[in-house]
Amino acid sequence: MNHTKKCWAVVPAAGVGKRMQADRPKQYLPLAGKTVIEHTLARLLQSGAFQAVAVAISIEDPYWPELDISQHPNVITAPGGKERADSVLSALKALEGKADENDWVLVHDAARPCLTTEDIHLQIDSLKNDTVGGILALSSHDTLKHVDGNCITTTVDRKHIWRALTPQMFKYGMLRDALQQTEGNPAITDEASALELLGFQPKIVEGRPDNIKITRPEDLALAQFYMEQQT
Ligand SMILES: Nc1ccn([C@@H]2O[C@H](COP(=O)(O)OP(=O)(O)OP(=O)(O)O)[C@@H](O)[C@H]2O)c(=O)n1
Ligand SMILES: C[C@](O)(CO)[C@H](O)COP(=O)(O)O
Repeated sequence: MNHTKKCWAVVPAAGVGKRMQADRPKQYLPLAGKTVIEHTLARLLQSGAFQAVAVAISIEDPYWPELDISQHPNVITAPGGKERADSVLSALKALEGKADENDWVLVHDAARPCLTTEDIHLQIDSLKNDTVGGILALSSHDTLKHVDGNCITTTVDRKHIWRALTPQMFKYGMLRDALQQTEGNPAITDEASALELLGFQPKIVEGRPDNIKITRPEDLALAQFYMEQQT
């Protein structure tokens, strides 16, 4: 029996980036001399932490085959799905026969290009002996309000509210089964929510605040700034 758990990366990269209002999906926008996705994949591959990276790409994506990294020997391409969770499940299925049930999988958004090797190894070292796994997350430095419409209903205790980042690190078999059992549930916007729905309590590991998700137009300049600060 293989007692040494390996680590695999899964990158959902099949979104259209509606909120970015760009002429192409945001993972293909230019950033610091490369595309967003090339930065993200380079960060994962250069960390040395992963056996391979399975990337979910939309079947209608004309950009991916143009990138040299699409031919990288440690990059496996899988067809994207309707929702992010479907894309992640598709990429997990592409690792069938390669990943063992208890290997770790770190799921990381293509739209988060500022991830550091430091945070990858912090997460793996923090969770490698855990029974469930967990996510990188950020605490809030602001007062938090619960709002209904545009009215405040209450002030929320900020120590109980954290912002989920990626990577999200779970065991291959457990994550695959959780996503299969919750398939089609619109509440599943990250991997942890699928595990939570099945009664598990994923851990959090405080990550770096520069691990932003490029979501709206103004995020691209912020990502560029953070990348310049990281070099
Ligand atoms: N069906 C989908 C939807 C999203 N994603 C990926 O999931 C990550 C995080 O999702 P999000 O920021 O919501 O990306 P989009 O869905 O592209 O953005 P939008 O909601 O603005 O369209 C992105 O890397 C995106 O490419 C995916 O692989 N498959
Ligand atoms: C998974 C995620 O990055 C955690 O914050 C996020 O939920 C994905 O982006 P979306 O806007 O929710 O699709």
